[in-house]
Amino acid sequence: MPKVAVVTTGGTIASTRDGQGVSRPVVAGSDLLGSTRAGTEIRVVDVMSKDSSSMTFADMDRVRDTVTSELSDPDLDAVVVLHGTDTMEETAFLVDLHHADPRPVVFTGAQRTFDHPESDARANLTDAIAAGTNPALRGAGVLIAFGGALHRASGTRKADTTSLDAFRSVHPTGDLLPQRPDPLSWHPISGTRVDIVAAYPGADRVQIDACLAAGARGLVLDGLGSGNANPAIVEAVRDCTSAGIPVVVTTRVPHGPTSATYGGGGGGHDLISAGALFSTDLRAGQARILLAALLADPEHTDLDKEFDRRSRIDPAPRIS
Ligand SMILES: NC(=O)C[C@H](N)C(=O)O
Repeated sequence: MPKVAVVTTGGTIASTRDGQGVSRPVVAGSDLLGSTRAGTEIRVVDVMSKDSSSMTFADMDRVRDTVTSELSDPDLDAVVVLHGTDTMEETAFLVDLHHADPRPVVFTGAQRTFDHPESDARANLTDAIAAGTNPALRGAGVLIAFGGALHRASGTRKADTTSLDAFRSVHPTGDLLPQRPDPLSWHPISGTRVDIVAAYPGADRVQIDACLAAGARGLVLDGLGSGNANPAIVEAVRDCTSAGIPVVVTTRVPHGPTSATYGGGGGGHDLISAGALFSTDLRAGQARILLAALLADPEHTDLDKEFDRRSRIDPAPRIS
């Protein structure tokens, strides 16, 4: 019989609503599992009970540590992580960056609370366990099973606040078994401050300066269009990079890669000239996780090259 560890962290999948319709994560892992146990040996590991919007880097480190410790059981076939959807893409990507085991780790959650009469909780959980125990998915890394779809963690993000099919991958038709980059060596990211600042019409450098004053070790600039800002932001970015604080440029646009093609003082080309890096495919949430993971390694050499390589999501065909 396949054996799966189900790690619970909270989220809507573990929530019920009170009389006012307010959702809170209060359902224990064993209650969540219910009859899903049929045909699979399940070990429930309750780690925390949080709405994922309140998760910190320390919480994400803890989830990663739990997954790794569960995988030390050689009889285990997979780990399923139940997680809120708001920041699932961050935690799943953190685990994926460091995942050095052929056994799949599958994240899932729900859009409707566990006590909702038409909750998606059970179906998503069943799909996640099925994906984890599917031998064809060995080597696929960390996956997100949600709303009947299966996504690679890298390059996937929540794209709909309410739809049951909430997640979208950067390469929707990409294969689940691409050439995965080699795993990073593990260094907890808690304590490595990386902030996200937004570019918008008329934005000045106030946010960037505040982040630096707060001790940011790196910044993610959520740019406009293909990765553009304005001259005031470019000047602030130059000050950051001159001070050894890397700045990664991504975009608020949902689809398409970034490109540093615009000049004019505030464009992507100017940001590159000011020392910024470009996040090709990763949007702000996952770009922040990657930057924090690289900075957390005290020996991080070649950060620019590593960031560039790992922010490109490989749509390559199946390799096995
Ligand atoms: N659907 C959800 O899980 C949303 C919830 N706020 C969470 O991320 O924990």
